[in-house]
Amino acid sequence: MAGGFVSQTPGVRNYNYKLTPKVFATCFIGAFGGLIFGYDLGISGGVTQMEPFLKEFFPYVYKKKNSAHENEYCRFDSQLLTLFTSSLYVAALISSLFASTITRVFGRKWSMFLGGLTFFIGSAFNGFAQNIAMLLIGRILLGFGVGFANQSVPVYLSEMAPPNLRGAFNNGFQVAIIFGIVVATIINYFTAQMKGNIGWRISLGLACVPAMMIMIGAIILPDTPNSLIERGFTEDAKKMLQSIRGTSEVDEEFQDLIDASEESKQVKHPWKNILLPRYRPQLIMTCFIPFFQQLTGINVITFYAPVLFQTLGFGSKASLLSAMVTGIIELLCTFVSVFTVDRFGRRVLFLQGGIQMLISQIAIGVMIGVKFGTAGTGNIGKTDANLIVALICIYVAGFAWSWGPLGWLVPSEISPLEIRSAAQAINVAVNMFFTFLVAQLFLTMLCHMKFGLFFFFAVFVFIMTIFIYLMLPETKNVPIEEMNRVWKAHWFWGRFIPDEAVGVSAAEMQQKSV
Ligand SMILES: OC[C@H]1O[C@](O)(CO)[C@@H](O)[C@@H]1O
Repeated sequence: MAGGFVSQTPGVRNYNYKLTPKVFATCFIGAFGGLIFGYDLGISGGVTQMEPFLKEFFPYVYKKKNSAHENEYCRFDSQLLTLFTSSLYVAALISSLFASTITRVFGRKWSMFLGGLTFFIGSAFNGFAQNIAMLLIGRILLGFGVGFANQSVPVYLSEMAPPNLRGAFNNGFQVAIIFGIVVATIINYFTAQMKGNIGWRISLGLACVPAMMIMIGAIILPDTPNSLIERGFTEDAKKMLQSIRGTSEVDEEFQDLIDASEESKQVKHPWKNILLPRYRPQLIMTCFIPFFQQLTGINVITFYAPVLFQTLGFGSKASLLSAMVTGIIELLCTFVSVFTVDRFGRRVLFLQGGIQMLISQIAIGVMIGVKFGTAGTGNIGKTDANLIVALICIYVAGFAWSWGPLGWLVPSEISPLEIRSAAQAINVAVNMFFTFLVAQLFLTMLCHMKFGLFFFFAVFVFIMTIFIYLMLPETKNVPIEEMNRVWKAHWFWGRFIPDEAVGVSAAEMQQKSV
């Protein structure tokens, strides 16, 4: 009843394709888009711990950090400092809304290019920052870049990939994000040991490297067949499809793309369309999936792992090192998703990962609660601290093969062409909004909710796991343009999808879903 159709997912097609080097190369370069986002996610937490950086721009925080404090939970609480981290996500949120038009009208690749360019300029502002204004302008430009890349790259990957391997290809985006985070953490580990202002300047300035990679990549990349058809280049689209699929026999897939595009032309306003009842499943999913992804609490670890580890009594070097370890585990475990998502499907990973995160979060909350109590005083022994780090790794692993990559994959694959760019914009905007909120509020929440913070996120993980169980049908192996059939066959969403949207009788669909 819950939509777990594994062997008989409606809409599954078997198009002709070979795995061509071209499709690998394009998706590999495309995934660079994730690097700029990841680099930024990973670099900010470490930089805001560097004393020369704090002294230069946030002297008040610097003083507070080094003064005596009785309550470990509140040691780093500063709105101003978190604003530095989180301002980028507000800019990304705004730009993802504009990016959707550019992605649709000019194609996916130019959106990526623009993302790389603004990110590049932002990294220069930050690396050479002389005052707080330069720092903030830099952050905003970086944010614009992230918004453009996050809007266009997942769509690009999903459209280029052969439908049967779409999950694996799309997960390349999250792999690139985590890779960016890990590289940034390693860079911070070394630059933190440098004297004077040079360390943080290198950390922030090096963001220009992933920016250049995506800019060059975007120039070389071809556009997707779907986007070429959408913009009227039908012949080019067919040639492109033949070349990425490695066969001239692409008629069936091509015809499905053409049909989908024809249908989408009748609807002029993706933003208005997505509000129509027949797109209700996509609207709800593109709002809830990114919301839930952030409410797993993952960014508490991404941004503040070093802070969290210091709170647990680790020295600052040991804290950065532990953050590096969790990052590497996250990277390795994201590959688990790459290799299993198209075989086991999205639901299995979501459900298993959710349960794993839930159990580890509760265990972390209990352990910290027992050790620090509500007063936030006390010391944690070495064995216990190591046990908490191990639990954090188990939690991160669960996220890495579930909500991390699937948070990008599912929203980018469930929407038909006529609403795709708007849906992806909503996905990015909601993701950025809650990334912002968690980044902004975490330290204050830790200060006030104490160890209860872990239970707070655990409640959300519980709710999201039930949500997936009941509301998300399996989408593996279903061509994007055939997705309506999956919704039509779902016990709840079926009622929103008109029969003509799937070209089969309702009775037939009902039969399939039983
Ligand atoms: O650490 C994992 C990272 O992945 C994301 O959830 C994006 O998918 C980020 O918000 C987070 O920082």
